Amino acid sequence: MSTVPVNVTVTGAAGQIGYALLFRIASGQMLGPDVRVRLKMLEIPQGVKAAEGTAMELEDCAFPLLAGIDIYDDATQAFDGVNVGLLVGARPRGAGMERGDLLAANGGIFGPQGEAINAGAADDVRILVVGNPANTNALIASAHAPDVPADRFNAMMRLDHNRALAQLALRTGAPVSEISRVTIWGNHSAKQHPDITHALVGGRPAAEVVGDDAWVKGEFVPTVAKRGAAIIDARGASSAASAANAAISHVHDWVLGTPKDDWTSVAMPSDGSYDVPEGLVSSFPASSEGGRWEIVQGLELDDYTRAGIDASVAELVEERDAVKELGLLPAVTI
Ligand SMILES: NC(=O)c1ccc[n+]([C@@H]2O[C@H](COP(=O)([O-])OP(=O)(O)OC[C@H]3O[C@@H](n4cnc5c(N)ncnc54)[C@H](O)[C@@H]3O)[C@@H](O)[C@H]2O)c1
Ligand SMILES: O=C(O)C[C@H](O)C(=O)O
Repeated sequence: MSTVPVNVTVTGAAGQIGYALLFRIASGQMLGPDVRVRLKMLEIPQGVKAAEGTAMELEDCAFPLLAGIDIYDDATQAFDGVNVGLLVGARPRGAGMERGDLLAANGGIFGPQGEAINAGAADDVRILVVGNPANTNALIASAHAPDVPADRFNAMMRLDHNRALAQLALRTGAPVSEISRVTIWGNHSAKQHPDITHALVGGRPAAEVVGDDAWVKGEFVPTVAKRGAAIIDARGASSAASAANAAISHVHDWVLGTPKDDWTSVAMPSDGSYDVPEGLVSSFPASSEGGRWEIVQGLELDDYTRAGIDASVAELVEERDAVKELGLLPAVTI
């Protein structure tokens, strides 16, 4: 078992995702069964009492790996010494809203948190932004943390990735474990581009196993892209347990690696791959080794996929320009 605990900061700790996330982190599901964790929970002042209640429950689990719990309403303290930061705290959308409608409401949270990360984070810090609109919030946070390498800021696409796996499994009857190489491109929004052109089902090309291009374009893509809204409609609240599950898997794979011969989907600052403008936090197929993501290179893009990526990236450009207009990005940012 590790002697020095890993500092894990979770913002929005008293929210519904926070409640589904903290227990899994403390039990070792995120960083492994031998790694001790110290939880640093950040809330707004009105959320602190509920966070204290969650902390009591965490204590009552007597997790062997849980080295301590601190609760803050101050970002500088919460991010001091942070190794892994999960930026969840933000308003969720309601019925009839798009995630981009949250730009003005939530964007202002991520600049000060980026500054706090810049001021106090550990050298190996890794930040996953979950709060929506996640990609542009990650861009804002990173732009306010000039001393932290930009590739340490990710936005979460793993939920979309898992939704795509699940829909493909339901359609083909294959277990999820036999499906690989699915990709979500672009933005975590209804304009994301779920892509199975390189996916395999039981070792065979997924498109061949499905054998129905109309289903892919007319059912699969919109079902995955609009799943968040469908959950809100059905549950009356946005996804929580599946979002927390995706966050656990994202950080697990970032730190401990992805399985050989497969990849996942990660929103990270573009290095220009696949002609996505440099610096935009866009989703790519990615694998991890040695604690670093590498974008999977050399995939051929057919016209449909290229158009899907371009539409999603155009939306990211619009979001970036909107937050610039709102004064939420420093002037030097892309
Ligand atoms: N990227 C994804 O795939 C994905 C999936 C699901 C939800 N989300 C997003 O995650 C966010 C949280 O969702 P939720 O359902 O947990 O919401 P929630 O309303 O249940 O909880 C949000 C919590 O954040 C806290 N908070 C607000 N501002 C804060 C700040 N500045 N610092 C610290 N805490 C703050 C609130 O007090 C609240 O307790 C939403 O923006 C939602 O849209 C993203
Ligand atoms: O859709 C939402 O607003 C919540 C979340 O981003 C999701 O994908 O479930």
